[in-house]
Amino acid sequence: MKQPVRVTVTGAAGQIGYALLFRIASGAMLGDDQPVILHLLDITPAMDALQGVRMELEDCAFPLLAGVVCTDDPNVGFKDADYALLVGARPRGPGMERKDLLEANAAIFSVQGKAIDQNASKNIKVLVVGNPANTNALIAQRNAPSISPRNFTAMTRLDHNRAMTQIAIKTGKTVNDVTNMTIWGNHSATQYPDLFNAKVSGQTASDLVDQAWLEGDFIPTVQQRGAAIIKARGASSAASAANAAIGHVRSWALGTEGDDWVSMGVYSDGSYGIAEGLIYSFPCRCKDGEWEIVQGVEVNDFSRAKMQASEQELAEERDGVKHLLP
Ligand SMILES: NC(=O)c1ccc[n+]([C@@H]2O[C@H](COP(=O)([O-])OP(=O)(O)OC[C@H]3O[C@@H](n4cnc5c(N)ncnc54)[C@H](O)[C@@H]3O)[C@@H](O)[C@H]2O)c1
Repeated sequence: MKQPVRVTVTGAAGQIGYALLFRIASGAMLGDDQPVILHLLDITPAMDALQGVRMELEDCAFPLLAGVVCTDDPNVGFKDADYALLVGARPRGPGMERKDLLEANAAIFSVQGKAIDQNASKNIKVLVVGNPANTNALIAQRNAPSISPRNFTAMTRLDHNRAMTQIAIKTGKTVNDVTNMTIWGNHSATQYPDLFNAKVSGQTASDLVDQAWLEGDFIPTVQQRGAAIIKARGASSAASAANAAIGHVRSWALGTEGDDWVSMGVYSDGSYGIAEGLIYSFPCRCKDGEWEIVQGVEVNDFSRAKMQASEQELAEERDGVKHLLP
């Protein structure tokens, strides 16, 4: 048996946390030979609820669960952490402007970035799920100067999975037939799901559908899926978000399949003309615990315009919290 690794989950008492922790403890994220010690971080008023989650984790008697730490102190939460899933975030309240939301979250993610910098393993792999995920990841990263910026990522895997299923349904296939899907940009309504490079049973997906469906149906459905779920369920997506977080970290830690790739919000190195330093979703392949941006993916004029619109939004988000960035 391997040595246990420490996995910090913030917002652990929330609804995504409840759908996530049991799967991490079962081995779904890091493999069925990797014991984990879970560090559950939430705010002080959530500590009672968190104890309930701990009791349920204990009651599962997971063979891979080597310990559970519950805390409201980020320094304890990130102590020696090898992985961190930053799920807890401030939701948009009534009358709250986008700018207020960005600032409220900037406060949370700068504290957590500093705590990661001071306490976590220098090789920690961080996934930000809490929204606005890309900019929250940027803030955490900038507050952790002793850790490589490559170790901070944001989640667009849920959008990626949504796009795979939509094209599979449209073409009468299953997700097993879909490869090379890419979500470009921000995890927001400006994200761009790319069918010009995606493949269905080896055929280019955009050749199998008409442009009207691609533009008028597919792209808005993927972009607006989160809102559609809130409307239908009266609560935001939780199980599918947790599933995507498991998939993101699993791909990163254990590798992507063959020639296929996944979508990850990662530190831009200027690939595809995207401003360096933004946390932008690109097609990524992973091997030996490292991701790389897939190069040479074809970008036509239609794609370019959509990729730039999302880049522009991310630059505006970054500029909106500039005064809080070190
Ligand atoms: N990237 C994506 O694809 C995606 C998908 C779905 C949801 N989300 C986002 O994930 C986040 C969590 O969603 P949820 O449904 O679990 O929300 P939730 O409200 O059920 O839970 C959030 C939890 O975070 C905690 N929290 C708040 N501030 C904290 C802090 N400073 N430190 C630690 N914990 C803190 C809260 O106490 C709560 O327990 C939201 O921001 C949501 O928008 C992202």
